[in-house]
Amino acid sequence: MLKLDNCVVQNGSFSLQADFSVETGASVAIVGPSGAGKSTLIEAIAGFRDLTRGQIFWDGELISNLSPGKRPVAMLFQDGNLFPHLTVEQNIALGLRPNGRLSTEEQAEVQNALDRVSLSGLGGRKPAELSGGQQSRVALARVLVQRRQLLLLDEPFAALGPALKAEMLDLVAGLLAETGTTLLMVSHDPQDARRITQETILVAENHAHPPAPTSDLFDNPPPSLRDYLG
Ligand SMILES: Nc1ncnc2c1ncn2[C@@H]1O[C@H](COP(=O)(O)OP(=O)(O)OP(=O)(O)O)[C@@H](O)[C@H]1O
Repeated sequence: MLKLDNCVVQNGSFSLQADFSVETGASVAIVGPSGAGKSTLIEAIAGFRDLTRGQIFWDGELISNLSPGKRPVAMLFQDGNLFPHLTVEQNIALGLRPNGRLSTEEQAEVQNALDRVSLSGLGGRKPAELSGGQQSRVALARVLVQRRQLLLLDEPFAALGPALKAEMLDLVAGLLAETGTTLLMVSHDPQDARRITQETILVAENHAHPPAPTSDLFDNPPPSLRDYLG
């Protein structure tokens, strides 16, 4: 279970309060108006922002005092952050070892991740030789080899067309179900939230609210969400 205990995160003069828990294995969307603090929230969980109050726990263990690399967290950014001069395999290998050579076992793990995102045979290409959707798959494969228990997505597929985005979301949902990974996903699109999450955290008015059932929230949105949805 992920627990944010009485947390305050500061981002310049902006501050966000968060006091909620997420069950292990749950898939949870994070929605709210632009500038409400969705990215700030997941950056705090990932360890890229310090808390000015409170603590974060994973399965009862304090993680908010750990550096990002030591937390049980993998994060997938909007642009995928692929290195253009490295091959697909080398980009994925970075998820296992930031530098240095891979063991035979680790090489097999990279191939396995390529298989799981349906990119077998394309490991020798550079990112520029792939379509946008294929590049997203590489970024996802790099996250997969890290085998972290909590996956944070910050609008990772926003640049893809609707069909491709839906396909990527389904791929993520399938992989999560296989591995029991917990998901927190920032999205501006209610359809994304409805597609792969059961619960949603509303971030509005300087608060990250506890997860509520996704369909209830969008069927009967509170005023702050109604204004945002239009
Ligand atoms: N460097 C900074 N200095 C001061 N304020 C900042 C800084 N960076 C961000 N903010 C403020 O922090 C608040 C939260 O930003 P954040 O990016 O977390 O929002 P968001 O909900 O993810 O927005 P969006 O949906 O537009 O991506 C915003 O109101 C923003 O103006």
